[in-house]
Amino acid sequence: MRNNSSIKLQYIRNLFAKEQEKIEKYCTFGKKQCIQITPEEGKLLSIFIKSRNVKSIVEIGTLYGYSSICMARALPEDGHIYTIENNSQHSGIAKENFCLLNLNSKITLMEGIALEKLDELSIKAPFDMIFIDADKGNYTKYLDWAESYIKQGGLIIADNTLLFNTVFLESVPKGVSEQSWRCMREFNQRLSDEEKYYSILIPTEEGMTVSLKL
Ligand SMILES: C[S@@+](CC[C@H](N)C(=O)[O-])C[C@H]1O[C@@H](n2cnc3c(N)ncnc32)[C@H](O)[C@@H]1O
Repeated sequence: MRNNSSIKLQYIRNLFAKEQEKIEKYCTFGKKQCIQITPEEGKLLSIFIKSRNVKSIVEIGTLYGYSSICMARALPEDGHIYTIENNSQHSGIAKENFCLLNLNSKITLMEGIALEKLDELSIKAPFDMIFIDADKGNYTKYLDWAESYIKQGGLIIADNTLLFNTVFLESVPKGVSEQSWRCMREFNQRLSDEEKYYSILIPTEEGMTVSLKL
């Protein structure tokens, strides 16, 4: 089964996500980095950006810069990403990657705690898109911010919204933070409000919720 699924992924990558697979090599530094998005997800974000004419993006959770790089490449020349990271080791590597790929003019890396940096970014709002990929227990707070500062018709996209395949269970399983579990359920519930959003939770391995703000 596992073999089959890796052959399936390789088939998809070879046909549709070659560029994103190449970029991935810059962002691993020889170590397997399992917490960043996959090349297919990088391509999916690129398609959303191109099809909605997205020009301004806020990203929460940079890590080594992989998703930022995928998104920056999909943006037009005058597009820009503000990406937030609070781990200085991660942001150091991301900075090198942005330099290596000549993306400094398109990406601003903001080092610090997401909620504080979002506050600073409010002055530049509204933004076309937010990509949330950081601490799960704060997703609803990030959504509060997005509700005010993402423009109408803009995109709110979040990774890991299946919370290790637990979010749909009736109660929080052992080993999962109750606060994160409750937060993720509330996050998805809020985005399912059809008066305010047009949304889907894509059943990727980790789950990716995609919402158009109405
Ligand atoms: C899943 S990784 C991001 C992966 C990245 N988006 C990608 O796909 O290439 C999550 C990152 O968020 C950072 N992070 C977690 N909580 C944060 C917070 N409150 N403020 C800023 N960064 C945070 C972590 O240090 C980690 O590097």
